[in-house]
Amino acid sequence: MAEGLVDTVLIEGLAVDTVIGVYDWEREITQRILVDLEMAWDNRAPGASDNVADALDYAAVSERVSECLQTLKPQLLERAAEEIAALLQSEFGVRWLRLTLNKPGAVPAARSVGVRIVRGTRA
Ligand SMILES: Nc1nc2c(c(=O)[nH]1)N=C([C@H](O)[C@@H](O)CO)CN2
Repeated sequence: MAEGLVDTVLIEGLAVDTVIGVYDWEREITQRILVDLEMAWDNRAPGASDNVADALDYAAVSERVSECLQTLKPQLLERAAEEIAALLQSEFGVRWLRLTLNKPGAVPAARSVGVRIVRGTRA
């Protein structure tokens, strides 16, 4: 694989409190979702320029992902994951991403439960 195509920008453990869940009682409360993101980005340009305008701005992405989850109020983690993947591709130009959503409180006997999706191509 060519240089640049394997570079990534990471967000790990982004905590978002939102309405999420399939059961009636879940629609009355907020629960914490933890977002992990690995996004392909050619980091050579920002590495040379030292200018955030050339970078995939992880602060801007974090803010937009939080806003998306809090507006969407999805039932399923799968729905949330597809929405986040779509906005990263359309609004930020991310060509490939691996996204994990954890819902740590959902199954008391488990440390966490969640979903992981991979979308796009690196080439
Ligand atoms: N694959 C999934 N299974 C379940 C989800 C989900 O989002 N994806 N959600 C629930 C409930 O909302 C659960 O979190 C309540 O504890 C059940 N299964």
